[in-house]
Amino acid sequence: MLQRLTIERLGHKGEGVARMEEGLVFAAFALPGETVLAEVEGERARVVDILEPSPDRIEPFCPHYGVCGGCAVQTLAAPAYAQWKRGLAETALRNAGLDWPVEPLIDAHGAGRRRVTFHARYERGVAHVGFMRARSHDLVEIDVCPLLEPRLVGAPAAARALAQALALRGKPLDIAATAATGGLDIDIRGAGALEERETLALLELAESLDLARLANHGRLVTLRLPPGVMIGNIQVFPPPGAFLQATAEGEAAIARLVAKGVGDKAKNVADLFCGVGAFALRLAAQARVTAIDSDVAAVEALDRAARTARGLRPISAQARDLFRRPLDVQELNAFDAVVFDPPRAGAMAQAQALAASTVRRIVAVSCDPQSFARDAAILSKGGYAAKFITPIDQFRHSPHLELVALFERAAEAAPRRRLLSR
Ligand SMILES: C[S@@+](CC[C@H](N)C(=O)[O-])C[C@H]1O[C@@H](n2cnc3c(N)ncnc32)[C@H](O)[C@@H]1O
Repeated sequence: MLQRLTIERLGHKGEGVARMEEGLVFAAFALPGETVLAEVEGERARVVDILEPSPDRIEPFCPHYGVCGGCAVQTLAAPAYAQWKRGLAETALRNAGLDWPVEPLIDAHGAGRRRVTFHARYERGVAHVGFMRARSHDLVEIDVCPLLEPRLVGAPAAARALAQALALRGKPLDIAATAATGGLDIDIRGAGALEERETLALLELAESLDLARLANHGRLVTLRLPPGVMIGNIQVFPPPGAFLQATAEGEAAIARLVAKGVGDKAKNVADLFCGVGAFALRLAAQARVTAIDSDVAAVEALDRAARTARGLRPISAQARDLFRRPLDVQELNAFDAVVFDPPRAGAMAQAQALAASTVRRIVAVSCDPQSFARDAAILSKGGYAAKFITPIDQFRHSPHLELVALFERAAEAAPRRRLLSR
């Protein structure tokens, strides 16, 4: 059904939201203030024509924009875009009953994304590699993605060649590529156990593509050059597929805010959900750090880096499942400051223990405003208040947003919390 829609705002997935008698409809790639002609089906609207464009509309820079599901918002001018992204955090907090102010957005795109996951699908034995279309299982074939940092320019072609080598299986694959100091570091997911001839084909390709490392679901296929990643001035060698912040600039910006939150007086700090040590290795310049993550190989990589780096205070790197076994209040109270950076789901059990603790400074890092707001509400109920909440944009043009926040017990915090009713 063709409808004329007036777009009221951008939703939390970056789609234009319009109101019809039947309820809200979501129009991908439409901007606030625009009048569009759209084909409406249920709550989805496909824009057919833009009748009145927004004054904030700009030209997209990517040939795949509008088809590829990777970028939801590429045609909105920078100030309005920054306002929308910051608003994602404000809305999530408000929905959780918290009216805390949110700092201006920090742009941390830097040189671009340093890791990317391609999807591979097969059609009559030919591998197609790219990203998924928005809200669809269809693949959009990709040769270039302008959001990737220059070291990943060869990654789509490399992923395609590797997928083609596994074409006989015809199974959909995910191919994760990271820009490492030794070259491309690639982990193939979804292939299952490899046959000998497939391993041989992959080994040949690793040579011809000059890969640093190739792994199959975390298992080494070949290591040609050490795939290092710099954390500050310390080189770490993460295991295949380990978590890394999306951009080097994003990691540095988050780490700067973490250091600000921890403060320069803390001498004993916990870094929970530490990964390979993006914060622990920096914080250890001033404090003893207990770093915990459930990824055993990541913890081992952090431990190795900590042992070889010079001038650091001791880092105790420990493997522990913090969902099943969060640090209890007694364990938490041993620290001057606690940093926690959970996966998207948040860290409800750990936040509950923190809320009951006497830790002076709690620094929350999050990649999901909703779970952040839920964990923040738990801390708030325990008597903590936010001293700052800063949004960081390392997934430019997508609805993904990072947040760093400092919490202190309300009596110690600056009186910045306003009541919703005011
Ligand atoms: C968002 S990443 C943060 C990593 C690190 N702070 C960084 O900035 O690179 C979340 C981390 O949580 C870890 N993780 C996931 N589930 C976990 C669990 N149940 N217990 C402990 N760590 C977990 C992952 O291995 C990952 O390293």
